[in-house]
Amino acid sequence: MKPLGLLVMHYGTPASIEEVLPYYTHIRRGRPPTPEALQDLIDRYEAIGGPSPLTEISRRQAEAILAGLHRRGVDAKLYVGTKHAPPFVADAVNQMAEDGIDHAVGLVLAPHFSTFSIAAYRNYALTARDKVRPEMRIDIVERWGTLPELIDALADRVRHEMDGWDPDETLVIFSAHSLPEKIVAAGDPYQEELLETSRLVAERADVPHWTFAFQSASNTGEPWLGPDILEVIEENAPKYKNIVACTVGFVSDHLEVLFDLGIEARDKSAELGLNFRRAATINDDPAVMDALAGLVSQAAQA
Ligand SMILES: CC1=C(CCC(=O)O)c2cc3nc(cc4[nH]c(cc5[nH]c(cc1n2)c(C)c5CCC(=O)O)c(CCC(=O)O)c4C)C(CCC(=O)O)=C3C
Ligand SMILES: [Fe+2]
Repeated sequence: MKPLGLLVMHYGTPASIEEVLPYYTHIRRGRPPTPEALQDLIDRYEAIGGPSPLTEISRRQAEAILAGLHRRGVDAKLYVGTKHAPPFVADAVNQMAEDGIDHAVGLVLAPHFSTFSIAAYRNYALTARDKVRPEMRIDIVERWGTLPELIDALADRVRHEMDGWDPDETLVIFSAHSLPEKIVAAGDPYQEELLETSRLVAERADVPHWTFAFQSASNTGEPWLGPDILEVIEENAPKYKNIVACTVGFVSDHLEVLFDLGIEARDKSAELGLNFRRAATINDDPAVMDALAGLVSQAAQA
């Protein structure tokens, strides 16, 4: 029997500053960015100390999920592929085909379903499969935003940051990557799933004042989902002394977490005289990684 293919997928990040141009061009579906937009992105990577740790953290997460499968007695082999930087999802699928894998489970390192996120990863994986090994079965875990271990881990992190702060003077802002507003009219569940995760974490952590905001919207000329976290901080500044930012949409320390929250949201809060803390990211939290292994193993048996 061939091992189960464990196909772990994530957004991908440039391996070096030189790789930012091909990466950004890939994100823009082959259209190179303007020199100003490119420089702006390079500046953001430099502000977080160079290339993002996303690749390394995703690798650690994937290894931990693989170990969780082994603990469950599942014979599995790990393949990692990304959306926008080599090795791509298609490269990982091609490798599985070359290795003669008959059955794989795909897991995206992002908890909420959207046509722009999970569905896009699924399309990359299945399109590649159809080309190279149509008989290979690939089951995709489509969402995991209400996984109890995820809710507990986020609630612990929020509670930790609230330590010493009066809950009545503190606003917890949950956040996730914005997407073009048109997805809502198309019936995309993304926004509702994000709110559900936020509500569960707030309940679990017993947070009296919380809200949800989007972050990291691109400037593409069309409207993106809001409100933006910086606006939310500004609007709430007169009512609170403290802000805790907790991303529910991102699960590793990468550019959008380290820059958009760790620098931009922090600086905006300071400017308005607010104390600011960022809840730690999930990264390779052992309980969450083990629960993900459980989901993969269930998906394999379904
Ligand atoms: C839904 C979603 C997630 C979460 C789900 C998932 O994780 O899949 C996510 C994650 C991430 N997005 C990331 C980086 C970027 N995303 C961009 C641009 C865009 N993201 C989009 C969507 C998402 N993105 C979209 C619709 C665009 C516009 C494309 C267009 O133009 O049509 C741009 C371009 C410049 C800019 O707009 O800032 C960058 C640099 C990084 C890696 C950071 C690092 O390197 O550490 C991560 C984890
Ligand atoms: Fe993005």
